[in-house]
Amino acid sequence: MSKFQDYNFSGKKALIRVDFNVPLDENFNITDDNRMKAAVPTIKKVLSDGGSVILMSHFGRPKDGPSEKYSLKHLVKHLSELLGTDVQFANDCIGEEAIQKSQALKPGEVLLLENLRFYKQEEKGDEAFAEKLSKLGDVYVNDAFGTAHRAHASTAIIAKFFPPENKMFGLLMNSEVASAEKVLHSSEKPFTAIIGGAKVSDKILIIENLLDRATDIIIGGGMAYTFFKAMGGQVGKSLVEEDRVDTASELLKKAADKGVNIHLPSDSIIADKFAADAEISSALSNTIPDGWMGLDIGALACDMFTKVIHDSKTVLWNGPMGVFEMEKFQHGTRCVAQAVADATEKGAFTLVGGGDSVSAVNQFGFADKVSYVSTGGGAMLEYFEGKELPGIAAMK
Ligand SMILES: Nc1ncnc2c1ncn2[C@@H]1O[C@H](COP(=O)(O)OP(=O)(O)O)[C@@H](O)[C@H]1O
Ligand SMILES: O=C(OP(=O)(O)O)[C@H](O)COP(=O)(O)O
Repeated sequence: MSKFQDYNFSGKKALIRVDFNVPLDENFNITDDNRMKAAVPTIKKVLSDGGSVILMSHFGRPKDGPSEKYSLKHLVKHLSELLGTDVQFANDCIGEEAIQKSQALKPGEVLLLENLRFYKQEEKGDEAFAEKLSKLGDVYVNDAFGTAHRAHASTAIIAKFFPPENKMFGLLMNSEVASAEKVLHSSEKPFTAIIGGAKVSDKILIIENLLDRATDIIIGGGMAYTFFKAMGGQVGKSLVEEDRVDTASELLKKAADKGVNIHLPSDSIIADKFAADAEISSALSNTIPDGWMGLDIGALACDMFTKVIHDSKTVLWNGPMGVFEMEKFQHGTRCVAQAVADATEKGAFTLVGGGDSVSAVNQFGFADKVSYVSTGGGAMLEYFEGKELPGIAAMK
């Protein structure tokens, strides 16, 4: 495998796998372009070397072949603006048009191929499909960190059709992996992992893996109530995964055995229903009255979590502290975002990775106040679970 920074792309056609799976509104306007922006440095390096760029990506989860809704053509205009150059578009990712347009590309030109998932062969990891894609470029660059946990044709299979010197990771993939590695394997202590979100079942593996690395683990969000239940608390009608109560007990015991401090939210903002207009109050998280549910961490928890985060040298944050989509239950997630930003200012390395916590830091304006915001949701989660991602393994 070559090193992207050292490779001279002059006269080469770089086939770059990006993750342009960005959200669109009903008028096909992009509502969050972070993943597109994150791919720009890689594309620009190829162009400035005097190479040309062929971009391939999936977009959404189309079920039945081509459709307007899932067409990547909606991204062309914005991509041209981000790159400051025209972007050509091929209405297919393989076949005559894709071949002709990629062959006709001149140095400095960019071509975006249509959605890879219009072919079911993409998700099946079909070899013949991967081989057809590989013919479009001289060099394969994988910069799609957000899709690195998928063993698909364009992420994991295609690499075998390029010799080692003509395949490499792009700049985004490299910085995602470097940030995750820094947290997992060379974190300065104290290392605090903040884990939130809805379900314990989604986060068991990440907590298990972090028990060997973190000094402190903060558990917030809906998943906290399964832990309170495991400790004999009364949690009203808060979200509880009954079949994970024993797992939560085991995790608490393992943490104690390993000397990892687990911090649960001592108090909660409680609501009479799961709704933006719910009646709200506050309560200790282990004595929530019947008929009420915890939808955010409370003020005491916010203070306590802030102290732990302020004392940390490394922070990993995955998952919101409450139902931050509703204004009444945003405070806890904002509070943690502020504390992570403060820690960053004091010199800690802070990484926000995974789905909704990334949306939250973007929404609350903290994205440039933390050390690194990952473009990967599921991919980052699996990385922190300790799994080898197929898109990364395939290059080795
Ligand atoms: N106390 C809670 N009760 C119910 N749902 C919650 C609670 N706290 C957070 N959530 C929800 O968890 C969801 C995010 O969970 P999850 O998908 O596990 O996180 P992530 O995508 O960051 O990994 C959000 O939609 C949020 O509203
Ligand atoms: O948006 C993505 O995943 P994410 O929502 O877990 O970050 C990636 O583009 C992967 O998409 P997929 O989950 O449809 O394979």
